[in-house]
Amino acid sequence: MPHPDTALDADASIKPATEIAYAKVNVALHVRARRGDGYHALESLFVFAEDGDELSGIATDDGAIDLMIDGPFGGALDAGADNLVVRAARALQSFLGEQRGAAIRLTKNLPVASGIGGGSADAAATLRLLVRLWDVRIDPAELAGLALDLGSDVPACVASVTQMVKGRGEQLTRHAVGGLEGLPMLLVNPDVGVSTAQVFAGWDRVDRGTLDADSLDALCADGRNDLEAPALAVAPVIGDVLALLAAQGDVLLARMSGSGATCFALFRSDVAMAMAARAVADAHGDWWTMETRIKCA
Ligand SMILES: C[C@@](CO)(OP(=O)(O)O)[C@H](O)COP(=O)(O)OP(=O)(O)OC[C@H]1O[C@@H](n2ccc(N)nc2=O)[C@H](O)[C@@H]1O
Ligand SMILES: Nc1ncnc2c1ncn2[C@@H]1O[C@H](COP(=O)(O)OP(=O)(O)O)[C@@H](O)[C@H]1O
Repeated sequence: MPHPDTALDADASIKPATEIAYAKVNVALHVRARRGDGYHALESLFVFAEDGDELSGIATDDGAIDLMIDGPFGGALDAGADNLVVRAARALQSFLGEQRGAAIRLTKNLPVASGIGGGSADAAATLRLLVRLWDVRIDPAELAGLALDLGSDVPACVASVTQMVKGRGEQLTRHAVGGLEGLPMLLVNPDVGVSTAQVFAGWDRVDRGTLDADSLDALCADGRNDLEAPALAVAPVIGDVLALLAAQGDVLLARMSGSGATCFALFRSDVAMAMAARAVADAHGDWWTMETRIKCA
């Protein structure tokens, strides 16, 4: 089965389509209740990094979904039927009754199971990629339903813009916060993967109140990540990451994203971010870092 590269070798006129699977960051994540279906009702401000995993692909005629994976975290993933790229492609194919397939390359730049939605972003980017490659139209509400079946974070990742997210992850509202978009953002993962289900299960079921996302000040001063405590119980090293980030110069906010273990810090300037990244690398050469910026719409 052809991969994008081999197909390109065969016919230089075939140019793969590309999509970035932007890393998701929960600037604040308030857990409000445990629902009867086992999921939790959330209030969260989602932002996206300008960077992430990379997808490229071509349409094929045989109906097969052929995935190959490379990149720094590619070795941690299987390219079989359980991969969220393959699951998203199959779900779209079956929804549309599409006869064509695709050969897709995933360059995995984001750590796996790390609270920045790498798998969710890959699934959403696959949907965007295939809608373009197959040149099909799909009603946005139907696309959102299909995305939610793939994971709670996937609907938000389809648009990959700053959003207020409620419910399990399906209630989305575009939400501008003055001064937030464009800010330098450093992501740090202490080389541990944590299970989202395990972290949610450790939540103490105390509702600590609603999220005020009207301003950057409110998000920094009153926003929380209610999953920090249960994630710390699973991976205490998260506390070291947060302490190191909070101690850096010109830092506006240091917090954990999602269910962890990746933490983020927002900085007043690129220089401050670069100095913080250097300090993290000097202290912990084995920790993963990404210097990026909050994506504008
Ligand atoms: C915590 C968040 C915050 O953005 O991000 P990540 O840490 O995954 O990045 C998300 O809510 C994660 O969404 P996602 O990773 O898509 O989770 P899913 O696959 O739908 O669910 C995995 C498991 O997490 C728990 N879960 C997920 C979402 C939710 N609102 N309540 C839950 O209790 C459930 O135990 C579920 O079985
Ligand atoms: N393409 C993919 N990228 C990342 N994880 C994937 C992918 N496909 C399946 N998974 C599985 O999905 C789970 C959640 O991964 P991920 O989305 O990276 O977590 P998180 O949302 O916490 O960052 C992991 O256990 C991983 O094995």
